[in-house]
This record gives sequence, structure tokens and C-alpha cells, in this order.
Amino acid sequence: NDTSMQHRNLNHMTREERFSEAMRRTLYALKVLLPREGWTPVGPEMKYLARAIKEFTFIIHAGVFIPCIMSYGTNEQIAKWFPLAADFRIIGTYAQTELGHGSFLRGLETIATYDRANQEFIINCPKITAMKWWPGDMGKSANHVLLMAELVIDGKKYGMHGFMVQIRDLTTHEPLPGVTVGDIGAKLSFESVDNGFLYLQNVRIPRENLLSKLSEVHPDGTYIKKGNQRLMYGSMVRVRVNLIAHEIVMPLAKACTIAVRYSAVRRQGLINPSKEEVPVLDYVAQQHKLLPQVATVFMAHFAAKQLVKMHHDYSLEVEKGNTSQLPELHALSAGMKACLSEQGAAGAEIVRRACGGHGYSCGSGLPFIVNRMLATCTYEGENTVMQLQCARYLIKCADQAKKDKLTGSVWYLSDFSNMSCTAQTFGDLQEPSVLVKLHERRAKCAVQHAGKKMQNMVKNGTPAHDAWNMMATLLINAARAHIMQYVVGTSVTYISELSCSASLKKILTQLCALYALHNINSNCGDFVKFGCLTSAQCDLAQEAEFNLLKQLRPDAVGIVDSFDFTDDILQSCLGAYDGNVYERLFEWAKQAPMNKTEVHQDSYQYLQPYLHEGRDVLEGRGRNSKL
Ligand SMILES: CC/C=C\C/C=C\C/C=C\C/C=C\C/C=C\C/C=C\CCC(=O)SCCNC(=O)CCNC(=O)[C@H](O)C(C)(C)COP(=O)(O)OP(=O)(O)OC[C@H]1O[C@@H](n2cnc3c(N)ncnc32)[C@H](O)[C@@H]1OP(=O)(O)O
Ligand SMILES: Cc1cc2nc3c(=O)[nH]c(=O)nc-3n(C[C@H](O)[C@H](O)[C@H](O)COP(=O)(O)OP(=O)(O)OC[C@H]3O[C@@H](n4cnc5c(N)ncnc54)[C@H](O)[C@@H]3O)c2cc1C
Repeated sequence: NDTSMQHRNLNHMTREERFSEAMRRTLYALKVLLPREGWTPVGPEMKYLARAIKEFTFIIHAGVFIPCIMSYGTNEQIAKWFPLAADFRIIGTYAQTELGHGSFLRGLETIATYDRANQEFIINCPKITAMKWWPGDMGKSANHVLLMAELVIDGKKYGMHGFMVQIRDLTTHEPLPGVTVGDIGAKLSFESVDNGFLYLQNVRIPRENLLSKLSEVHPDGTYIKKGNQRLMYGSMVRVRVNLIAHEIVMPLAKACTIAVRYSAVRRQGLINPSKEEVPVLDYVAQQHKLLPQVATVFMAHFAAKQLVKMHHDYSLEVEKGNTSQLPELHALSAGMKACLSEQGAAGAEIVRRACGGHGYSCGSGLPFIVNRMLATCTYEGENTVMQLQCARYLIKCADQAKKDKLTGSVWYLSDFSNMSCTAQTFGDLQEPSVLVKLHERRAKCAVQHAGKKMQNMVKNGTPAHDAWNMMATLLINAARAHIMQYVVGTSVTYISELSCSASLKKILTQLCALYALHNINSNCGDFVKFGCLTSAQCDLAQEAEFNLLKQLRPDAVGIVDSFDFTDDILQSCLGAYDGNVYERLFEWAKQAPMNKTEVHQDSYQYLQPYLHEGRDVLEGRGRNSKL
């Protein structure tokens, strides 16, 4: 209810206005509305912010920079920098990606050379491709970066390490000597975020600015390893775990709310020629577009909750020095981020497109969501690279399953029980246990298929790295299959253990079955190829999905209402709670800057001469008055 938090019409603002407005609103929220005893920018308040603010800045500051200080800093370094960052007295970002490298971290070129005489690191970007490029909040906001750079001591390289580097004066905000920094320009989305470039030339930082939880450099230049060096990649695991809820589940829920509400209001065409125009939501084709995406919101939410719990448990173990769960967590977080962002971004576009022309209007609020979700397929680990990381772990586990009984998310790879499907009716295929088994079998076969193909190539003399490259598409499919069985399995378990009303459990069970069946019907080639389903059972699977669409149609609006987004957050003429779509669209259009005058003077100057000429022609004068 605080007018300072009400959204202005983002679409009618310039990029710079949106950047400033997002910063104003974010800081107002962080400094005025939220702070209470002991709050931190990585606490539950941030979830409120992520939900309550359509565009906010300092996402990387809060979502990556501060958590990295906690992950990579010693207790002394945390005590020094965390309070400053939590209170926004320093604004930081996570500067890892370079103009020339993003996915292949061993290829990063920014160098931190130890100067023993002065006990300092000298930071350099030796060439243009070494320039940091993309980090959020870096172009104009941040005055510090957590710089990921190659540590060099006496000419020897020690790999990527994290360094705290101040880049702007804390009083004037001007770039410091040796620092060239700025915004990288317009992007597909994130208009309010100043993703930036950073060129460092002979920038000196104290030895104490190497974040030293995992390794340290003594004054004499001695390098000490202090833990599992793969923990250096830990921040990316945490962000992949966190971003599923914030950047995939929530935006898809918003898009589904808009599209389902609009589809309940928009009347277009006839089903029964003798009846009146129907709401487009009555078309099965429309239900087939929208409702599986609604189901995806819930299933991704349940699976993400399980992954967050797994990450929390793992973090407690790491504190005790046990990093044994890291490989599985890395594979699962990489695979989940890739597969759910792929599904979510595609799903948001499917529901946008299902809203016809008005879905193409920014007044729908849908292009904003779609464009922003597309970024989830790239940042925090490009999806292909992440799926291959997941597949790398699966292939290793499949080999191990031949001699050991596996546990955790890959347990099914060592399940050699009879997994043939005996479904005779479409009702059999709506059974959660049947759907889980089908997904486990498909995933197991997909992993084994990719592994077998590579083994055969290597047996025939192909180098292992070439076999890997040539089978990449099968490996990616195996990663997707693994994640789908994880999402279906965890969701079925979660719903079965949920204490809620029978009617709610029924809806959630139907949504879970719809998600699983939509996935089967979208990938039935795999399910038949691997002998999971017969062709006849595939027909039953389609029938089962259509039956669920019919059952869920009456509750469709109620289900998306349960996401409980305010009109202010949705910022959508199509998705507003009152359903007054047309009045809202017209009011929204009239507010467009283009309409602030009846005649657009800037363009009229070009049009006017022709308008006069046209009149001359019509009245028989002018150059070619043949009329
Ligand atoms: C005020 C604010 C208001 C609101 C805020 C609201 C909410 C905030 C909270 C949350 C929001 C969430 C997120 C924020 C939103 C969006 C995020 C926006 C921007 C994203 C930022 C970025 O993009 S940062 C840059 C990301 N970059 C990457 O991910 C790079 C990807 N590449 C790599 O990770 C690596 O290069 C690699 C893994 C692909 C390859 O590395 P390398 O060559 O070294 O390894 P190998 O492949 O040879 O594998 C070697 C072994 O290492 C294992 N491994 C690899 N990676 C990891 C890992 N991460 N963890 C553990 N183990 C790992 C690998 O498995 C191999 O092991 P083996 O046993 O098989 O040898
Ligand atoms: C909105 C946004 C915000 C971002 N914020 C940050 C940030 O705050 N901090 C930060 O450090 N970075 C940030 N990034 C950068 C992001 O992490 C990188 O873009 C991402 O890691 C991909 O790296 P790249 O862009 O160099 O693509 P590349 O690694 O060059 O990949 C290009 C393409 O090559 C293919 N490819 C690459 N490697 C392989 C492989 N091994 N196998 C098969 N195919 C492959 C893939 O198709 C890939 O899409 C952000 C990016 C975006 C879009």
C-alpha cells in the first residue's frame, strides 16, 4: 500500500528511467520497508523482494556477491566485508565472465600476479578478450567486484581464484585509476540492470583481498591449498539452486496467471454453431497449451524445494569438511537449472502466443516475462554446457551401477527389476507410481544408450573425447531424461506427504499426472524406442492427458488465482483480477508517450509536405495531376 512501491508503467519509460526507478524502488524497499533486527540481503526478505518488485537492481549484489563473500571468505574477511555489503555501503557484483570466455572457465584470461615486495596482487586484463563482460550491477552501480582471475606466483599459474577489488571511489563514485568500466548497452531484457564491462590495467590490491577460505598466499608468496578446490565453483551451484524458484518458477506462474485469466475472458469463435461465442479456454487446443505449463509451475516448485533442501544439507556437511555430496549436487543443480529453464522459457512463450495479438502487446505483461526467462537458459551456466556436466556424472554412475547399488538421485541406474509397463487403460497411466516408473526406466535407458554408443566408438578406435563430442546430443537427452524423472519422482513424493485437504491433494495429483503425461507425449519416441511403452499404450497416454485437461478446466482460474499475484506485480491488462481487459488495454495505450499529443510533431515534419501534395493532387493541382 506504500505509493513509493507502486509500479510506474515500465513500458512507457526509457531504459535509463527504468534503471533509475528500479534502483530507487529497490533501495527504498531494502532501507525503509524491510530492515528489521538481524535481516540480511540473503534472508527471507529477498524472496519478498523478488516477488514484490517487478524490476529490481542489486540482484547480483544480493544473490551472488554477498553469498560469495560467505562461501569464499575467511571469518576475518566475512567480518570485514559482509556488514558493509549487507548494509549496501559497498555494492558488489560477481565478475567472472569475460568478453572472450564464459563457459570454459579454465580459459579465463584476467591475471592476478603476486608482488612479493609490496605484498600486493597486480590485476591485469592482458588483452581485449580478457575484459570482464556481462556482470550485473557492474556498469554503473557497483563500487566493488568479486573478481575471478587466474592467480600467478613467480610465473606459475594456480587457477581461478576470487579477489575483492574496489573499482569506484566510495565518495565520488568515479572509476579508480586503471579501471575502465561501463554499461554493455541494450539487451533482450533486464532493461533495469546495468550489466557492465570492466577493463583492469595494473590495478593493485592488498594480499588480504584474496578470498582465502579455500587457499591462501603467505607474505613470502607460498601458496597454501586449504580445501576441495571444486568448492571454488560453489557459488555457481548455489545460484543455480536459488534461481530456479526466483527466475523460473515465479515468472512462469505470472505468465500462466495472465494467460489463463485472459483465456477465461476472451470470447472468440464457436464450438457448437448453435451456441454463443466461447471463452478460448474452452478450446481443448488452448487447454493443451496452458494447463501443462500451469502443472510445470507446481512440479518445478516442488523439485526446487527438494533441491534447496539438498543444498542446505550439503552446506552443513561442507562446514564439517565433508564434500562427498558435491558431485551429485553439481550434476543435479546443473541439470535442473538447464532443463527447467528450457521448459520454463518455452512454456512462457507458449502461453504468450496463446493470447493472440494482445499477447504480443507489452500491455499484456507477457513479453517482459518471456524475454527475461530466455536469459535463464544462458546465465549461470549455458544450458548445453550444464546438461553435458550432468551427463558426465550420469555416465560415471552408470558404469559404477554395474558393480555397486547406487543411492540418491541416480539410484534407478542400478535398479534391474522388471520395469515393463502393464497399463491397459488410460486410468492406469494416470497412476503416480506408474508415471514415476516410466520416467525412471526411460532415463535409465537413455543414459545406458548414450554410454553404450560411446563405448562402441572407443572400442572401434575413436578417441574418448571425440566419442563424447559426437554423442553430445544423446548425452543431453540423457540429462533431460534424468531431470524429468527427478522432477516427477520428487513431486509425487512431495504431494503424497503433503498434509492438505483431499480436494487440494486431488488437484495437485492431477497436475502432477498432467505434467508427467505431457512429458511422455512430448517424448514418446524415447518411451517407445526404449520399450517403456507400446504404441497402443502411447495412445492411452494421450487419452489420459486429454482426460486430465477436461478434469482440470473448471478449476483452471482458481488454480492460477492461488499464486496470489497482485495486479501491481503482474502489470498486465490481460491478467488483472477484475478481468476488464479491453478497458485496461485502451487506458494503457492512451498513456503511451506516442499519444501525449494528437499530432506527433517530430514525424509530422516529414509527412506534412506529402499531405499538402496529396491535397493538391486531389484538387487538380500539383506536379502530376492526372486525376
Ligand atoms: C535487492 C535484490 C532483490 C532481490 C534479489 C532476489 C533474489 C536473490 C536471490 C537469488 C536470485 C538468484 C539468482 C540471481 C538471478 C539471476 C542470476 C544472474 C546472473 C548470473 C550470473 C552469472 O552468470 S555468473 C557466471 C556463470 N558462469 C558459469 O556458470 C560458467 C559455467 N562453466 C563452468 O562451470 C565450468 O567451466 C565447467 C564446469 C563447464 C567446466 O569446468 P572445468 O573445465 O574446470 O571442469 P571439467 O568439466 O573438466 O570438470 C572437472 C571436474 O569438476 C567438476 N565440477 C565442475 N563444475 C563443478 C561445480 N560447480 N561444483 C562441483 N564440481 C564441479 C566436474 O564434475 C568434474 O568432476 P569429475 O569428478 O567428473 O572430474
Ligand atoms: C542476463 C545475463 C546476466 C549475466 N550476469 C552475469 C554475471 O553477473 N556475472 C558473470 O560473470 N556472468 C554473467 N553473465 C554471463 C553468463 O554467465 C555467460 O553468458 C554464460 O556463462 C555463457 O558464456 P558465454 O556467453 O561466453 O557463451 P559461450 O561459452 O561462448 O557459449 C556460446 C555457445 O557455444 C556453445 N558451447 C559452448 N561451450 C560448449 C561445450 N562445452 N559443448 C557444447 N557447446 C558449447 C553453446 O551453444 C553456447 O551457447 C550473464 C549473462 C546474461 C545473459
